[in-house]
Amino acid sequence: MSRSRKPVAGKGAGAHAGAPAKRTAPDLAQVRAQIDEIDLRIQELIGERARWAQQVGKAKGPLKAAVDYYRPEREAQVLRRIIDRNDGPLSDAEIVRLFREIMSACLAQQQPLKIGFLGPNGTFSEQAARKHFGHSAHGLPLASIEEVFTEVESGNADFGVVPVENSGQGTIQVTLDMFLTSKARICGEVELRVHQYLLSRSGQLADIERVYSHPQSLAQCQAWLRQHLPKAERVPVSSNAEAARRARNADDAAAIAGEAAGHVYHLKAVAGPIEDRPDNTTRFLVIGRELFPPSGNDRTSLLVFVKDQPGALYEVLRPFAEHGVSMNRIESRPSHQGLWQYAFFIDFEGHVEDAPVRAALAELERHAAQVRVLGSYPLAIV
Ligand SMILES: O=C(O)C(=O)C[C@]1(C(=O)O)C=C[C@@H](O)C=C1
Repeated sequence: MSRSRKPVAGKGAGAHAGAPAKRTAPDLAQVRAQIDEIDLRIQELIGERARWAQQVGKAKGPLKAAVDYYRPEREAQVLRRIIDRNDGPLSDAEIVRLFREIMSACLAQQQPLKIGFLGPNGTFSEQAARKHFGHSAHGLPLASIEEVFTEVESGNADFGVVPVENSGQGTIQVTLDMFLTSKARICGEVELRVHQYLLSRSGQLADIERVYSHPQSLAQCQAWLRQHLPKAERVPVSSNAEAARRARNADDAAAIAGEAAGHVYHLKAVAGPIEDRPDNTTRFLVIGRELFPPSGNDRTSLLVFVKDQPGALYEVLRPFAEHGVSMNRIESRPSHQGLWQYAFFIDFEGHVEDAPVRAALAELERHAAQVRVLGSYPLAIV
């Protein structure tokens, strides 16, 4: 499509050489006629794309379910190209959101993906799931992070979305610990800017004696709470949406949750955003049952059980340094395999199929008690 068809503001009728051009408002009917024509072309192209996506399905052979057609590495490549091409006026995040929805709809032609997340509806986990899989996927709100893992492992959910770390509060340990025993694999990551709101039935700060929220959200807003509600009791609950559900049933209580939870549970915003750090971001993992090929810009997560001997951690780190593999994160957790024994969760750049990563892993395996590749997956896209 030609890029020369951008709208230009009309010149005033009386404009003449030497005088500043007088701008008039564009004619509304004419602009709408242009938009109608463009919508027609977009619709034709979306239909054509959906028909080609059906052909992709046929090219992949007789597969059983949507989960077999889903290709996170291909989606990441498509979205990266879209960002490279984007010259506005829509932001990268907006244009990516639109194209994700198109891919979500194209994929759902086979059968929609079923995505488990920490429910009830209205949680940040649901927002992260929608951001990654779009609205044509079926959401499966579950009671706990543990249940997201078990539903994915059993096949009741095709994929799950679980929080793993917050920019201000650090690791969500229950998620890491699940990998010690679960067979789930990591096949993607999602970053979500998290904006917290104080929500209540009346919308009045003076009424609030109790504040419900997930412990992570209470921690993200502690300075605000100290300043504005120093006397209110803080009650940790299993999710922000559960907090909103409780606040709906009380006159003297509020919830800290996302705006979406306020809409779902018909609460008014007393204040917000109230997170202490304006760049508050949570990283989520997409979990599934298999590993996917490289997308060209990937991260790998490992779980390493070390031998209980001097220099064990050094031997874990050395292969990465020697093979030029850039490590992003290392975190130790009790291994649950013996008293004072630890497992290391390690994230680094690259895919297990990349040569330097393969070499580093081969060496690591010689020194560690056990190495488990949790997944190699595309880096989060906007
Ligand atoms: O390219 C594919 O493999 C497709 O199935 C098509 C498509 C798309 O709409 O672009 C849809 C689903 C996959 O997850 C990746 C991409």
